[in-house]
Amino acid sequence: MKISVSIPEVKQWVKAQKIAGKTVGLVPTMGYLHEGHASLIKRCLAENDVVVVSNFVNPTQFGVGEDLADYPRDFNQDCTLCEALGVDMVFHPDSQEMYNAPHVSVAVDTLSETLCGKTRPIHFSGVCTVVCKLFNIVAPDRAYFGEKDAQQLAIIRKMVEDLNFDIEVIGCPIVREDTKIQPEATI
Ligand SMILES: Nc1ncnc2c1ncn2[C@@H]1O[C@H](COP(=O)(O)OP(=O)(O)OP(=O)(O)O)[C@@H](O)[C@H]1O
Ligand SMILES: CC(C)(CO)[C@@H](O)C(=O)[O-]
Ligand code: BAL
Repeated sequence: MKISVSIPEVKQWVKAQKIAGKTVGLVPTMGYLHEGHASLIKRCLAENDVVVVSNFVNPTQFGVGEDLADYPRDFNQDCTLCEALGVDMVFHPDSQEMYNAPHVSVAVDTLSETLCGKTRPIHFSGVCTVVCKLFNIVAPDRAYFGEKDAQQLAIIRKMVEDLNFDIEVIGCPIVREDTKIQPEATI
């Protein structure tokens, strides 16, 4: 499994895969991986020749007072899981690699003003900005997102349509723990 922190390196690696005729799947994550993420990765592995998992705690989707600094991280553990699943590349950029301040952002219209967007006014613009960048960096054939984050999934589908990305967005069902304790649902 390849691990890269570099945008040009990922672009070059993906280009080589495509020249070799391989399809590319992307699973965007913020790390600290669990069974829910594993289900997205397994589906991505089943439907694509090579799989990139991005692991980046994206600062632009956290508002003031939200838990950016405290967001849980365990990159070594995440890599162990990805390797065991058969992931081909983990993309793990730092903030400097992803953002130059000030930077251009993706603006989201009405879909972001309801539900979670009411209390998190910058959140979906930050999500779309980073997902847009990941789509341009990895240029996957398919990208996988959880239905758990239903509003996020709907907004990403709309972005793909409105900004004419040639990427298939796949929504994946929620994985719940055996304990019957339901993971927090975000709509
Ligand atoms: N239990 C789950 N079942 C299926 N997909 C999931 C589950 N949990 C997260 N995902 C999906 O995995 C992707 C990455 O999610 P993320 O890294 O934000 O993890 P998270 O557990 O949702 O974290 P947070 O607690 O910040 O919401 C998203 O597309 C999300 O919808
Ligand atoms: C899609 C995403 C990886 C963008 O940072 C994040 O919002 C998430 O994990 O759901
Ligand atoms: N999966 C949701 C990420 C967030 O709430 O920032």
